[in-house]
Amino acid sequence: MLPEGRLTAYRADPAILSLGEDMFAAVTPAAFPETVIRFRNDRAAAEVGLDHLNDVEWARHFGRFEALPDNLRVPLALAYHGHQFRSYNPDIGDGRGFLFAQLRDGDGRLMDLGTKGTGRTPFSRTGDGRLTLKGGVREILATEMLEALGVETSRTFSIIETGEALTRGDEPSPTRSAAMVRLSHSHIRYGSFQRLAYRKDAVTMERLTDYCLAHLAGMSDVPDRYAALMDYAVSGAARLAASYRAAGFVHGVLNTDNINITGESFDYGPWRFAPRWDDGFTAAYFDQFGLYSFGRQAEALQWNVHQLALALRTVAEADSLIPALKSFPDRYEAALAAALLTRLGIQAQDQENDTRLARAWEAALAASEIEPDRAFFDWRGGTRRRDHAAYETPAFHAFAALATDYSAVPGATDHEYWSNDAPCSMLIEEMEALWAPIAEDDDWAPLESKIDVIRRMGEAHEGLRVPDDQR
Ligand SMILES: Nc1ncnc2c1ncn2[C@@H]1O[C@H](COP(=O)(O)OP(=O)(O)OP(=O)(O)O)[C@@H](O)[C@H]1O
Repeated sequence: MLPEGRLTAYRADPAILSLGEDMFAAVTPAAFPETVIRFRNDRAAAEVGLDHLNDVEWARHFGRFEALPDNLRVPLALAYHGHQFRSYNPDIGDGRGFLFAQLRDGDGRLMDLGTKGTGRTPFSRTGDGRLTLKGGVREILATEMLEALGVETSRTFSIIETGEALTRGDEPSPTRSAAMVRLSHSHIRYGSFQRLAYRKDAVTMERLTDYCLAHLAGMSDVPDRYAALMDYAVSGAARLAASYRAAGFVHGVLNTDNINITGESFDYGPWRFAPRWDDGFTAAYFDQFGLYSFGRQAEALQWNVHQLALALRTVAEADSLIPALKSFPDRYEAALAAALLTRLGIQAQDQENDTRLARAWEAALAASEIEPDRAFFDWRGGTRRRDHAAYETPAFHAFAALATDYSAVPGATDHEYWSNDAPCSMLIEEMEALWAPIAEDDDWAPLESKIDVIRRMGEAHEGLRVPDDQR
């Protein structure tokens, strides 16, 4: 029998074409000197019926971009604008990537295969259209970790080394190049709507709204399409902010062009996992004011949904949009309590008590110097399972006292992972230690074994996703 969600054959569905040519530009992929497969995600490929491709076919499609059967005949660079660190930028769009193909997954969801590092496009400005190999490896590690921790994320589908020498300010240069393909539940960004508002294009805005409702939100015949879209976007954004926090993850660049209308996380540039539960912790060296710090990610997402609402005002009355906007804080709080309790393997009860317990947990973490993955690992099931001096604090005792009214999720610690000495984590030093053997000796074995460990952690956390009723 096939594993759940797996497809025997792939189902092409280039639905994007219904949006009309004003939303994208046809582009020619770069012709690379070489295409060496460094990572193929057969688990993700199985979900969309593409795991049968042999390596030659894989490189042809995901390194040379020969079209998949019945799919987009030419790659399309998507057009969008965005607020970057709160300044509006009308000069962006896919500058080093494109939409390569669209297809349905085993659950019938519309999925995109989009690229990064595949050549210049009309939106490249002064950029070279390329991605560094290290940037590609960082995308693998972020997506694998987040998937394992229950965050809805794009999947890194393929990394192919392309044999070019790149110059970058933030990496020792020359540095190696890669073409990445990611599998995601759409590439419709808040900035896609902002661009249409900027151009006062009500007709395409209406069409894009209907596309999102039909293909992404699974809604048809709604009484007020803009209210429905706003509600869908706000629930996704609140869930995203909550799941980042519960994972201890700092995305680093929560600009409106990096927020998917589905709330699925994507675009892993300067991300980091927080080494402490420290709200001031910042990932990007260029985020001098901490706009996207660990403690301000929910605020950033809320600011972004406001920008989406402002864009939708081109076609919608404010009254249609306000109720959803106002619901963000409550939805965030509920999603955060649910995500924290799930990661702790504690059975949720009612929202008021769950929120109190979640706050006690955060207060204990924040008052300590403990590494968050370690603390979640040790307190799985709600009771402390390992000795650690950091847990001898009033705040952890207060949490433990509240947790006695709760029970562990059945099977919370059954997986062999929970008997390990240490949790699987991905702090910056660990990421660098995985990159070093690749850079120095072209040794990919440590990365490959780490991916196995991360996937085993994912099995151990099965069921981590915030339930649908929190959406
Ligand atoms: N080397 C480059 N060449 C051309 N354009 C680039 C390059 N690097 C970034 N850009 C463009 O600058 C903008 C902001 O970049 P950002 O890093 O947020 O996106 P990205 O990582 O390239 O792509 P995505 O958001 O799809 O993950 C995008 O429009 C992107 O296409």
